[in-house]
Parts: sequence; C-alpha cells; structure tokens
Amino acid sequence: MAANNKFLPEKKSVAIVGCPFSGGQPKAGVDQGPIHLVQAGLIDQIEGLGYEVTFDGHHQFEDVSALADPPIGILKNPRLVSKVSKAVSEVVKQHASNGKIPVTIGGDHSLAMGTISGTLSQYPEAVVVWIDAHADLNTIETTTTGNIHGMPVAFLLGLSTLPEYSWLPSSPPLLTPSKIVYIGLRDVDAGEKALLREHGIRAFSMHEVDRYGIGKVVDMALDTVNPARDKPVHLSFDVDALDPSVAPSTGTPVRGGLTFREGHYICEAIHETGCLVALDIMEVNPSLADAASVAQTVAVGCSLVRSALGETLL
Ligand SMILES: NC(=[NH2+])NCCC[C@H](N)C(=O)O
Ligand SMILES: [Mn+2]
Ligand SMILES: [Mn+2]
Repeated sequence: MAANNKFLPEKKSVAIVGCPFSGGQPKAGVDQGPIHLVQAGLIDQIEGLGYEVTFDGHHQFEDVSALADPPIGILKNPRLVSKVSKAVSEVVKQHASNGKIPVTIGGDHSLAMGTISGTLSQYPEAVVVWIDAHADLNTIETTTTGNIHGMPVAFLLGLSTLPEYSWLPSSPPLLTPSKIVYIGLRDVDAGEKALLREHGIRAFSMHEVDRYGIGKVVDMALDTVNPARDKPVHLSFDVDALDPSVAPSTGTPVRGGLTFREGHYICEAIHETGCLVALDIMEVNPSLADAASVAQTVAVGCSLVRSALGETLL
C-alpha cells in the first residue's frame, strides 16, 4: 500500500516522460533505453500500483537533431543538449503543476538539467537526491571528456554558464549546494572532488555505504537536505550507481557499486517519506551487453521505479 504523498493530490497520478536522447555522451544506444523500459511493461506496472498513468509517447527530438552544433571548448553537442533539456524542463514543470509525478526515463543524465529545473520551477523548495557512481559536477573548466552528462549538476548550481544555456537561471541558480545530496559515488574526478569540498556539497560514497549500511546512509542523507521531511524530493537515479553485476548495460559502469537491494532500499525509503515529487531513471543503454544482461538492466530500471512509487516486499 503506497504511503500518502505530502505534496500531491490523493488521486495518485504519474506522467511518463520518455526521453530517447544520447547527446550528452558518445555511446549510441542510450536513446533506446526509454523504449525498452516501456516495452518491458513499465506503464502497466505503475498502473498496477494504483496510479493513473499518462504517457503521450516518447519525446520527439528530431527538430533539434539536425542542428549545426560545433563544440564549445571541448563540450560536445552543447546546443543540442541545451535545447533538449529546455524542452524536458517545460514538460516536467507542466506535469508537476497538474499534480502528477513526472517519471523521466532516459536517455543520458544530461537530461537532469531539464528534469530538475522543471521540478524546481514548480517546487522552489524541493531538494535533490542524486544516486550515481559519478558526481556529474564537472564545469566547463574541469571536464576532461566534454561529455555533458558529466556536467548537469554544475549547470544547475550555476557553476557553469554559457549563453546557450541562458534559459537555466544562474544568478541566483534554481539549485543551491545545500539542496542536493549524493549517494553511491565512487568515480569522482579530481576537479569534482575540489568542487564538492569548496561548496560543501554533501555526499555519501560507497565508503559510507560500507561503513554505516544503506539504512543509516539514507537517513543521514535525508537529514542533511530534508531534516523535517517537509520538503519535496526529486530523486535522480543513474543506474550506474548499481554494481555492474546488477545493471551491466550502461555507458560508464564502475565496479564496487550498490547491490540490488541497496538500490531498491533507497527508492523504498524515499517513497516512505511521502515527499517524492519527481523521479528520473537514467543511463539504461540496451546496446552494451548481451540480451540477458540488457533484459536484466531494463528490469532493474522498472523495479526501481516501482519501489520509488510504493511497491513493498510484503
Ligand atoms: N552520467 C554519467 N554516467 N556520467 C559519467 C561522467 C564521467 C566523467 N566524470 C565525465 O565527466 O565524463
Ligand atoms: Mn553515472
Ligand atoms: Mn549520472
């Protein structure tokens, strides 16, 4: 039985935002992630939890894919990523303003610029729980790859600004360092470590998961950003937070990740707060493994969504 939500109408409704987009990173296939998640029955599964589900088909990005888009510095596809995220931001805000929980299925994690800005424009007091092996905090100055999926948090915090991203407010930014917390980190670039320290951004790496256990880590993480459990929560879940043995088919796997249960526990515990207002499931790439591993990764994407929306074990 799903817990009552503190911010949403009693009639439970979810809007699926399907984002077949891969422009924030170089590997083909992550744009097929949302198609696989829907084909695996995600919508029926959410309806099975008692939600009314809106899904108007996957987002069509073709009008922007033909765009002339030379690199800015070493940033790849900078205009394309910006336009797509801006469109996603508007859709997410629209669904949120209608009292629905936007569940965005990616697609690469650059999309979180869109989803989180959409949530914050509807709920300015919302906090972000970011589950990832990576901090995705590189700025234009610190990125060594130029892949924008490693940079969305820096844009959201206003640490990176470009005229091409002027739709994203930077002074003041929508997101501030005290409103985001990370769980699952284990592959953080040197520049990102410096930024985490400099801005006092709270992060629970796999080291803390090992030391305290996931139950305590989620409590501590929520205590830092949402101590009274009275603020809306946006959960942005990169499936590479999970160990590659659990979610093998993703673009930047890193060993030593969350177990199946640790990942699902995070989603269950966020659901139990009654504060979840938006969810992202990102970086499922169905072309990077054998069929069984792809099916396993897609199934885990679906089950994380169900856990965050109130599926319980008993
Ligand atoms: N969303 C992701 N999987 N991000 C991986 C980022 C990897 C690396 N830190 C970079 O900046 O490129
Ligand atoms: Mn990641
Ligand atoms: Mn990520």
